[in-house]
Amino acid sequence: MALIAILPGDGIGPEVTTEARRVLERLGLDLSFEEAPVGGAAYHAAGHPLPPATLDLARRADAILFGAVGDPTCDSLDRHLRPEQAILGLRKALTLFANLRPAKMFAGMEDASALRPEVARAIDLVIVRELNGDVYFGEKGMRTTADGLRQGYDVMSYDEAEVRRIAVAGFEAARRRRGKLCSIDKANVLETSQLWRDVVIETAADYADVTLTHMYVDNAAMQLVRDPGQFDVIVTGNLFGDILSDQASMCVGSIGLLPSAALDVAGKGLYEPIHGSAPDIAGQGKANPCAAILSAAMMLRHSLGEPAAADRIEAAVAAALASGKRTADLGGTCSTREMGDAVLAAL
Ligand SMILES: NC(=O)c1ccc[n+]([C@@H]2O[C@H](COP(=O)([O-])OP(=O)(O)OC[C@H]3O[C@@H](n4cnc5c(N)ncnc54)[C@H](O)[C@@H]3O)[C@@H](O)[C@H]2O)c1
Ligand SMILES: CC(C)[C@H](C(=O)O)[C@@H](O)C(=O)O
Ligand SMILES: [Mg+2]
Repeated sequence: MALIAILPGDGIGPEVTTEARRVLERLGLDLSFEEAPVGGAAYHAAGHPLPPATLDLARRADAILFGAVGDPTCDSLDRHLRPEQAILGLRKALTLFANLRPAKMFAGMEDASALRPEVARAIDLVIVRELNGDVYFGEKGMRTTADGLRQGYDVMSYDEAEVRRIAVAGFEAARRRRGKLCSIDKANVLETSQLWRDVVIETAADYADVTLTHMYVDNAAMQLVRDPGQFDVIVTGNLFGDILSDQASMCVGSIGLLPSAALDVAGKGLYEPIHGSAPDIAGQGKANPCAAILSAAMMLRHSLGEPAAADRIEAAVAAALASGKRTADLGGTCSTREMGDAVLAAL
């Protein structure tokens, strides 16, 4: 029996993971679930956003279903106690370096996109975001300059091994899809990005069947809106991938639609919607649970060896949306529970 760690977290995290769990339970697979607090919820309960018992559960589990962390009441805590440190800590502690963030247009949803329907219709891409390095994990702090000014700093760096393993993840993903990989960097300005580009080009020698291109991140932000259909697989660093994936979500209609997988070399994974705890709508039953439900599907595919069950969930989400069921972010009137019910009904 596979053990699934459920880490609901804060804000809408518990609301959307509840729906994802209901879908998983309905499949009749041999799964067991164990839940633990994380983020602000864990800070308030246990004094730390990632308590040892939660980390231990994450290590023991075969896969992790994560909601979201973030709590405005914690924003002035020391950084190491803030809710966001829980997700960063899990990614680092479990070496979940490869973050797959697929964005695909669901049939009939073009009207929800921020783009023109004929532009939006072509979107079928996956962002492979590096998750263990970059400016996120470099030396950081506050200091005072010689002139007495307060100065904040965060060091950006990648070593070649870190770039190579995410490049491999990108090439492998492209090989399984349409064979196109676009590496996104800022090599015209950043040394970190120059190394990134050099190592991606070196790695390409093992992937003659994949067409590799490079793009600067500012152009990529523009191209993602101008002609997103040009992208198959994007591979990029931690910060650029964070930003571009939120942007890609609105191209397909809502941030409430984008799931993700964070994987280690062995395929162990943490699965979560790309969105956050959405304090502005938390507790109102308004959140779109589709991203969390689709994250559960990714979990079945990537960590649990159940691709048919994953297909079934994805088809059910597509069918529920096609039938007109939509939460408020997509212009509809469904509650989180009603959207979950619609997916269950379509399974
Ligand atoms: N992986 C994570 O846990 C994660 C990811 C992103 C942000 N955060 C945290 O979440 C908190 C809020 O951050 P934010 O407001 O910048 O980003 P957010 O993603 O929480 O919300 C951005 C906007 O999108 C809306 N939204 C998000 N998810 C939605 C859903 N499922 N259905 C409908 N609408 C949805 C929100 O209502 C909000 O208007 C912060 O503390 C941030 O650090 C956590
Ligand atoms: C909450 C935050 C640390 C996180 C990130 O920046 O990676 C979030 O934005 C995400 O996209 O998962
Ligand atoms: Mg983000």
